[in-house]
Amino acid sequence: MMDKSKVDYSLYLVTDSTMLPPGATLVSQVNSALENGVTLVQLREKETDTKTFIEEALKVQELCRQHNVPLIINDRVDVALAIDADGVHVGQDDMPIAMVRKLLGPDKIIGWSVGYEHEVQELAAMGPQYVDYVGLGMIFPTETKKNAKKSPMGPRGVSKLLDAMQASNATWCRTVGIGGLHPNNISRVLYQVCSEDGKRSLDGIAVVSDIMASTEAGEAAKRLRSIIDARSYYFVDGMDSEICLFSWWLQERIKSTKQNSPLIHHITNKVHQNFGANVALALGCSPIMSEVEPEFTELSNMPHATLLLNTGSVAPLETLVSAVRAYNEAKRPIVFDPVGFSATSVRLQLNRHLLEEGQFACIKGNAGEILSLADMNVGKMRGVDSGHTGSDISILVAATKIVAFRYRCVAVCTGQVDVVANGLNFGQFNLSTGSDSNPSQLPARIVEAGNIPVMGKITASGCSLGTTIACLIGGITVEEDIFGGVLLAVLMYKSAGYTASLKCKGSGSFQAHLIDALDNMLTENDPSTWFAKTSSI
Ligand SMILES: Cc1nc(C(=O)O)sc1CCOP(=O)(O)O
Ligand SMILES: C=C1C=NC(C(F)(F)F)=NC1=N
Ligand SMILES: [Mg+2]
Repeated sequence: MMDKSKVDYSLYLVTDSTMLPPGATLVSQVNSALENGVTLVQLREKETDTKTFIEEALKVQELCRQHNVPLIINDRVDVALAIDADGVHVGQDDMPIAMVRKLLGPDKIIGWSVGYEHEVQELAAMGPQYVDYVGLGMIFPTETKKNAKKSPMGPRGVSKLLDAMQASNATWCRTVGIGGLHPNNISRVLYQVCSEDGKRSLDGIAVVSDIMASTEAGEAAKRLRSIIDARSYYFVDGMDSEICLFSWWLQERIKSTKQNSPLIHHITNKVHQNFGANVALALGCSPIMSEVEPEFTELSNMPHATLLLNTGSVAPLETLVSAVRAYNEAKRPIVFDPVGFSATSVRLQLNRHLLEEGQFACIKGNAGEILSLADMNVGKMRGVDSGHTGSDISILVAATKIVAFRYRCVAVCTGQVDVVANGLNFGQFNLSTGSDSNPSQLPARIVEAGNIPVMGKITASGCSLGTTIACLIGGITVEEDIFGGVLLAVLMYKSAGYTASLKCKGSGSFQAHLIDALDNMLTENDPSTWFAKTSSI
């Protein structure tokens, strides 16, 4: 008798005979998949007559038995009973869960499709005797599910459903993500999806077309298996972030920036472009401003290329998305500056969509933007300058840590005191058990250099911190320390701002002095002379 508590949900194949490639059969695809690491199978045949369905089910059941993998039947409780399958998966419009449990008895597996928080409440209300696992989806757009009523929820949407499961104590219930899952997004989903308390992540992922439509189903399964077993997302740091506070470490990083002269690809607003280019040049880097989509792949594969994506730009969403994909594919870091994050609903949609589309090394914003990203923003944001200087530092620290945690990045909240939080989790993820920490436990530092009022009076001052961050993380090999690179950039930029504010005659000459200061700091490379100080928080 199968032990329900021992089921491995990590790689869940859901079948579909309508997409088989020439020469393949349902049985051949399932067999190849079982031989290459699939741990659970669901027979989901929406258009098959019952007689054929049962014939297929018996064949698939035999294959599953040989590999000691449970077989779940989608929707057809009668067929599941007829062949004594290991369980049933039902959707929201199928037979009610209580009836399914009554028919199947306590030892069979029952799976339920869940896409909304109210469905999680229903699940929790039923208690642990009913639903054993839920399929959370759809995560990304998919052609496989006909007339899908749900819209893609993205990794953030899945994390919110895990939050709802934690909040309602549905901790017995296992979870798999489903919908548009493929090798180019699975490690990102497993890396990003986590409940905010850090206690639970997906138990596995479910795929249909990646295997069923594949001409090499075994290879497809093997590839998915290795991605899941890697337990890491591919480009973030593996170093202890404290090391980056030693002067010699800072000097080494600046030396490598000068040597590597990274390509800093700006997709940014018109106001920032000129100043950003000059800041990049002052930092020994080579700026390029391009919204020409056909060149993104080439640019992202140039040595040390780094993308600065500032959504004050007017480029269409698809252009921004293809830039994010290009740099994620090339395993090169992206600095994301969600300008005016929720100032208008258009910007909010655009920024939220970008956050679902890719992985960012660093997300930088002012207090208003960071508070919005952390869902802590009270009231509407004003324009891009909304500084919320009134928010006391502990609130800003909490918000910055939440953003770092949710998006698994280094989050920077700029202001009189800058906050830098490290949510990278060393690029690691666990199945089922969540993250090694919750937001409040993330390493974070503040950077201050006294008050620099003139900094807020020039435009693109915040944007050009984005450029500085891109320069300093572009210069290091990303296996080193993204958090350290970001912290170094914030230290340099705030110090340069302070120096410039002492020398300038007003906001006009401030910009020139700021660039002078960065230029000199790079040349002298003596962190002991920098004004800005950092402390952990
Ligand atoms: C069967 C199914 N259920 C979904 C849900 O959102 O509940 S999405 C889906 C189809 C997933 O197919 P593919 O892996 O080919 O994208
Ligand atoms: C509609 C579905 C949603 N989720 C799942 C699974 F991933 F297996 F849980 N299977 C389905 N058939
Ligand atoms: Mg900004």
